[in-house]
Amino acid sequence: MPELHVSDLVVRFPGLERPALDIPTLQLPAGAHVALTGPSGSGKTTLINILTGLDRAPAGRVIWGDTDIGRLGEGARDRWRAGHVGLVMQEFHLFPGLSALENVLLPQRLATFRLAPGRRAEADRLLARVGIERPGQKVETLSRGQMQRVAVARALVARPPILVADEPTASLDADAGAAVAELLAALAREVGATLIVATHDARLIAGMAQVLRLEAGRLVPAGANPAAPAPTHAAVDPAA
Ligand SMILES: Nc1ncnc2c1ncn2[C@@H]1O[C@H](COP(=O)(O)OP(=O)(O)OP(=O)(O)O)[C@@H](O)[C@H]1O
Repeated sequence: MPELHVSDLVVRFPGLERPALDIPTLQLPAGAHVALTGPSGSGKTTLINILTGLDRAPAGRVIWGDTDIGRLGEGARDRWRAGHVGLVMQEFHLFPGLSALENVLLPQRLATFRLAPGRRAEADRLLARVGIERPGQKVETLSRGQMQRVAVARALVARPPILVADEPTASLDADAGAAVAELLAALAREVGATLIVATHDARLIAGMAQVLRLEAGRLVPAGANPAAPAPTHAAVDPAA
């Protein structure tokens, strides 16, 4: 399981006077459970995109384990992400016309053209674990809460060491959101994955051992989360 070391990360966008992100240092141990919070426009999605290698850091270093993902070319970064990161986004990005099971397996099929041994059984197991009782059901007929639970199963089927979610409960009602929040934390714990969740959802924040708060692109101390159910070994050094 990789730990994260970020240093001297600065991201600027044209037309913005101040950097969208300015993070001198950030370290997370492997297996940390972290909520990333902050007002709208504070840089949460920008940071998520860089930590997952969806975007390249223009300045500074982002090192997961032994891999400095900023040094990888786009293709290598895509391959690193496919092997290391499970992503859950606000919109579920499921393919209509395909079943829940087919959706969970689709990224694997697209990446490798055939399924690794055991993937199908793992997909079945995960769908049962997230409470999808009919894996053959077409996704467009599922409730929104069920759709997001399928997306959680899809993010985990390759057993990634890093699980990242961007506002995963924002388009769900309170009960469905609570179910998804609980599943993310429980499943990340079960596989020992590092979990980073960008969210405004107080219930989701309460389930995380650590809270990182961004304000205008800078990390401000938020520290350990007294509302978290079980402490983990997460440690955060925003050095703000
Ligand atoms: N591609 C871009 N070009 C120009 N400015 C951008 C770009 N992407 C983000 N920004 C700006 O960078 C800042 C941070 O945006 P970001 O989306 O990371 O915030 P956020 O904290 O995720 O917000 P929200 O909670 O509303 O989703 C904002 O001022 C945004 O307008």
